[in-house]
Amino acid sequence: MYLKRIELHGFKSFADKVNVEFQPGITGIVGPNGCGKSNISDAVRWVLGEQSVKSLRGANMSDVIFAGSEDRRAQNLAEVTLVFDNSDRFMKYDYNEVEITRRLYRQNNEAEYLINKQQCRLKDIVDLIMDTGLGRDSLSIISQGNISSFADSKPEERRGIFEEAAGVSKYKKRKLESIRKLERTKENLERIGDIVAELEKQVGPLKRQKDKAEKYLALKDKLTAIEVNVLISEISEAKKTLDGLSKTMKDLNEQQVSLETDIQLKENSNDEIKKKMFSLDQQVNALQTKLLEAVSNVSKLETAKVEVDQKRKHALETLSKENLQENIANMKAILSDIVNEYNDRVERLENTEKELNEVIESQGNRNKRLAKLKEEIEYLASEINKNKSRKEILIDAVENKSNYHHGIKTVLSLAKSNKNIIGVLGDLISTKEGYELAISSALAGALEFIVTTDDLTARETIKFLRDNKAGRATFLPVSTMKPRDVREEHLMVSKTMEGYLGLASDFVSYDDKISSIVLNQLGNIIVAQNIDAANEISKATFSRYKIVSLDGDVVNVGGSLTGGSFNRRKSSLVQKRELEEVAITLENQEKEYAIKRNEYNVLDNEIKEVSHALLQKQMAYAKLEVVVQGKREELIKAKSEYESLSDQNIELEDFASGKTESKLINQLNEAIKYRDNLTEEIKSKRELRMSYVNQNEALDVELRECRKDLKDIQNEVNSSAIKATKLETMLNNHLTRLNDEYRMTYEYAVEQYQEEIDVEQAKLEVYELRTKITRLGNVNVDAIEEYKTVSERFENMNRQRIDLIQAQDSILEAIREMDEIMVERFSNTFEKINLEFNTVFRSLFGGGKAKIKYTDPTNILETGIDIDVQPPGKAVQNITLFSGGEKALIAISCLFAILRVRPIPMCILDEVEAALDIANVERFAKYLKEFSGTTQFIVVTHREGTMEECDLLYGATMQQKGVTKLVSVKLEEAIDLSDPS
Ligand SMILES: Nc1ncnc2c1ncn2[C@@H]1O[C@H](COP(=O)(O)OP(=O)(O)OP(=O)(O)O)[C@@H](O)[C@H]1O
Repeated sequence: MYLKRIELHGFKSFADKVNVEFQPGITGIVGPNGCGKSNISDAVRWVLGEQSVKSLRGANMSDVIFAGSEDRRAQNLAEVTLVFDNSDRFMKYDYNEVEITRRLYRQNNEAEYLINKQQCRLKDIVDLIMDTGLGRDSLSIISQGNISSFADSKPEERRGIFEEAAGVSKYKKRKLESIRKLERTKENLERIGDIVAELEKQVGPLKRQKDKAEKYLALKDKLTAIEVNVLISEISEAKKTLDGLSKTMKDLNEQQVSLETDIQLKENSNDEIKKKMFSLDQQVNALQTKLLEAVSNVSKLETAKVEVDQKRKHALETLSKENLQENIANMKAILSDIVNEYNDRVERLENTEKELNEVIESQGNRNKRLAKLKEEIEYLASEINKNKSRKEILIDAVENKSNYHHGIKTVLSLAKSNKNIIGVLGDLISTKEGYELAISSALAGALEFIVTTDDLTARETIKFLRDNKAGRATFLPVSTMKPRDVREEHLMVSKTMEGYLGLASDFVSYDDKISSIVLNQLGNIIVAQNIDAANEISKATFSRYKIVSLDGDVVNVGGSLTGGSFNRRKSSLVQKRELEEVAITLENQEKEYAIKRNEYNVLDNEIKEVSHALLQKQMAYAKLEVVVQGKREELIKAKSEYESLSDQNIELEDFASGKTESKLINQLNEAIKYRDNLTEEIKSKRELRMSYVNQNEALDVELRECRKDLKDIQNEVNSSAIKATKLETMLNNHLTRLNDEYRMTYEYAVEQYQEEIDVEQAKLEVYELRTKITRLGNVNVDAIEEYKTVSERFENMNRQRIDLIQAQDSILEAIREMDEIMVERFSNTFEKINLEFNTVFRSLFGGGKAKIKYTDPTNILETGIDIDVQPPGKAVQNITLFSGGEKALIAISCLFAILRVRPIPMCILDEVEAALDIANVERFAKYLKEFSGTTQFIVVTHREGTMEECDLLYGATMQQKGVTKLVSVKLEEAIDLSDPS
């Protein structure tokens, strides 16, 4: 077996894909420092499974991926493939060629492993090379660092190479696995041991509980069989009795219902009779009252007849018809006079009352009007007061200029003696009504600017103000200010727009001499109806003019908007207008006040006069009322006298004709007949009532008998019901017991358990069984199942424990066997290497002695390896005491000795001979040549002596900066490459 080819791509400095062919013998790789030679041995180590980033000279595994150079971008994938010739089947793999590949992706740091292009695990690669001598601790890749660390390392650390040479690594690995397995087994054993002990503790008590439960269940079964039979027999007996009772009760109920119906009917008839009797009693009472009246009427009529007889006699003897007629005529005349008088007074009283009401109503109206006038006068007085104060304030502001700034006031006082100071602009113009806010906004601060005839006056006044610290003011000299206007085309456009009212200067009047000032301040300002119209006009005129609305809102030049509530009191124009308005209002109010006051006084006098007249009318009415009352009484008296005289006349006529007497006799006869009829009726009703009394008594006797029968039946029903309830309770209890205690229905119990039994005997047995069950005490029926589960688990665990003990014994046995093999192999190999070491040493050093020895011969499995050598002419010394070059040569001797004992198919030596002098390099190279028959050497070197012995030479270069390239070179080229100087 030998390494046939390495394919590198993206690995360290091998940015481009590089295939390096090898052949048996020695292949040298040469080149200047840093050109990527050692990256080849790193690549081989990497593919063979190296996991230590440090061994690969990096900080992270991704450091093996080409990181980029000046002209090349970094790679994302590193891939290296080793192709082995395996035609001798040295590797346990049935192919002539074995390709082992490793890849690493930068993006996710994911690795891939392949054998002959098939994906596999890292472990598969490690297993494949384990027995080939290419493993981790083998001598397949040796660097200069390895050589010096071999020489300088502790004896225990040196052991690894010897173990690899002795082939005990795999046993060591297996032993480690066995020890781990043993530990796991011990842990399991301990765990299972605990469980078994615990289960063992439970099994004993559970068995006792189980036995008791089984005994209990046997007794319970027996008890069930007997007691269920007792219950069945009692239930069926109770059912039979209940059926009989139910039939009896049904019959009794029918009788009861019929009796109750009978009683009900009789009671109804009784009530009916009583009602009739009551009604008869009432009728008789009423008839008796009528009878009493009839009797008394008869008696009255009889008395009247006697009286009439006497009166007739007397009248016929005493009264004369002529006298009576005369008296009646006189009385009629008097009565007529009185009626006339009375009617006259009543009419007068009514007229007076009407007049009185009219006066009262008109007086009421006057009072209402007076109260209203009073209210209006008071209101007007308060309004006049308010307006007077407001007028005073406005006069103070407008005429005394109290709101003006200090500076303006000063200038105005100067104006008195300087005719060139014309005045404040606001005072010099008067605004059309309704435009005050618009003009105030248009002028804004300019309202208080001082108008002068010329700029000299303005400048002198400013100087005066400054010198006297008398405030500030702005001046508008007539001589210098120029009128401003709105351009013709803009004016035409504006006029066509809705809401356009005119130019601000159109709405003020002023003296001609200040026209230049007014046109300067207002000539180019447009007035619009409202802010919306102002905004539209501003847009149409490209925002070149200030536009004010009647409310004082402003669209400024440029289109910005100013607006909101306006402080009316601050504007002198508004105040001026307000002063005018207040003065007019005040004048009107004072006029109205005077008119109303006058009206009030007139009305007040009128009311006083009418009140007097009213009082007199009321007195007259009261007097008339008394007169009418007297006349009314007089009239009533005369009327009654007249009627009495008329009655006497009629009576006299009736007596004379006998009409009165015969009328009375008729009445008396009618009354007697009526009285007798009543007496008859009362008698017949009394007889009827008597017959009802008899019927009622007979019914009462029958009812008493019926009720007695009903009570007897009810008693019988009750006692049967009590019996049935008791039986039902017993039946229910038994059924419940069957259900609760034995989990069965009555029907099921009959089907499964019923037998002929002696109930009394059975009850005795039940008692005995219950006593036995009670004696058992607490019984855990679940214990039977629990015991089964726990004992099965116990058996199971115990079996597992025994199996584990056996497994532990066999692992221990295997470890012991492995130890024996390792000791044997290690000591055999050690002895062989020891012999070879001496031989190789002598030939490389030209004489002397060398040996390796155990540091602990009693523990071959762990002993360290020490090296003692005696170069020619020197004393025996430990390897650590020699010079660098000597140490390297001793280590190389040992290395060759190992190779002689255990040849390996391939070995990469990375500058191992760097520290040797030329003579020693030559000896080293010769020795290498000797071995190259059995081992393929790939040698990274700078040394000419080594190069000379190589069969094939590769030169590593970096023609492109940072990217390694390999080319086959001749010896001379190789020497040049290694030492370009
Ligand atoms: N991941 C990487 N990407 C690119 N270049 C890398 C990467 N890792 C290492 N190198 C380059 O590899 C070079 C080192 O290579 P190497 O150690 O094999 O050189 P050498 O020829 O053995 O030198 P010497 O003779 O001094 O031992 C350095 O130039 C380093 O920059």
